[in-house]
Amino acid sequence: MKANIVTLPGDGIGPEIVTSAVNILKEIAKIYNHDFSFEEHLIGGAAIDATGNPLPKQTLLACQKADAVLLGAVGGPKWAHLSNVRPEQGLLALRKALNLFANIRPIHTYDALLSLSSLKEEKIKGVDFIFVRELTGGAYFGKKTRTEKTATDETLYTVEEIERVSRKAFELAHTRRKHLTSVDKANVLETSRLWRETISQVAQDYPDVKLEHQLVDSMAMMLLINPAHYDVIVTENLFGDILTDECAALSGSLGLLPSASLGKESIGLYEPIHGSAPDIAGKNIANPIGTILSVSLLLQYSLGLVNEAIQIEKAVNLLTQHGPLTADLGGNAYTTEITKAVINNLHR
Ligand SMILES: NC(=O)C1=CN([C@@H]2O[C@H](COP(=O)(O)OP(=O)(O)OC[C@H]3O[C@@H](n4cnc5c(N)ncnc54)[C@H](O)[C@@H]3O)[C@@H](O)[C@H]2O)C=CC1
Ligand SMILES: CC(C)CC(=O)C(=O)O
Ligand SMILES: [Mg+2]
Repeated sequence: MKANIVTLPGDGIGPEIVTSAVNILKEIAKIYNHDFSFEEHLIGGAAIDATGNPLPKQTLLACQKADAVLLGAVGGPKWAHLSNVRPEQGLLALRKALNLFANIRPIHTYDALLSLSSLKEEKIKGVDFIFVRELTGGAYFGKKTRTEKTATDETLYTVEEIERVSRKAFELAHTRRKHLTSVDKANVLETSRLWRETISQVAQDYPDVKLEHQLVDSMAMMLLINPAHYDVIVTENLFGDILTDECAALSGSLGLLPSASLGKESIGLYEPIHGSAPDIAGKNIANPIGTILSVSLLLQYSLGLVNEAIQIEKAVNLLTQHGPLTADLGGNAYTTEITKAVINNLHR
């Protein structure tokens, strides 16, 4: 298969982990005889430094023409003082421009890494659920105001925005254990009341899926005390951002978790769920697994290459069993050593 993949390394550890994941894609292309081409573009702080704009026009045009986009991360202390233009705006603008309203974040535990979690092994063994986080609405995109003494971030959701992401979640649940948990704060927030009403309506089209509602505050606790209960979880942008980072406590490290941002078209944006990790950037010690697994999602969702996607998952699973591991997982391996080990495992 021929595919044009745009890479956006971004800032901090972004370039290191994207290089790793691209090497995995190149190996997959060799093994399965695919013709993948790669085109690198600027985003985030690196783009501000070069052009003054966190999402240059050239970057957006290239993404719009690509079969899929692979991103590292954006942001860092170097740009923290800027108030008018921030690296994170580049990523938000890209998600909005490509209309990627559903952010799929699979969470599962690895048997070989259970002891890394501070939670009891019997509670987290076999945990396997998927977050569907709404990605182009809510507080991140609402009107903002600022005076010296006040600040506001408007949270706005429309029925259409809630419906389309709910349908993605129901469809996913339909292919899995047919259990969907919708997370909101309907006891307080008007947007959450609309969310609950709308998803309950949509549920009528998916009678085989059991829908349950959970308030976000108690959900934050439930995810840690009974994670095995969940199958597919759908929630709004801000809640989903926070709750999925919490799930790193189940898997063992934030560095393990991938994501796929999807819309109605086949173009998808693939990125690890973590940020640019400025504290470890440039040291060749970042865990590239979240990005490597994002490439597995890219192969599955944007290119329909399911066997290749599974091959990467198996290679990662072998890595968790036999090592080497990066420091976040208790090892001392370099990022580049992980890349080599995953490439070796692709042939096993
Ligand atoms: N999608 C994106 O581009 C995102 C960007 N950010 C940006 O990243 C910057 C740093 O934010 P933080 O709150 O520190 O979050 P972060 O996710 O970058 O880092 C949190 C902690 O996890 C560790 N970590 C993260 N990824 C890792 C990996 N692959 N391997 C090993 N350790 C890893 C870091 O070293 C740090 O100790 C900020 O500028 C923030 O705005 C934050 C989240 C998402
Ligand atoms: C724009 C990003 C910095 C928001 C975020 O943390 C995320 O999408 O995970
Ligand atoms: Mg986040």
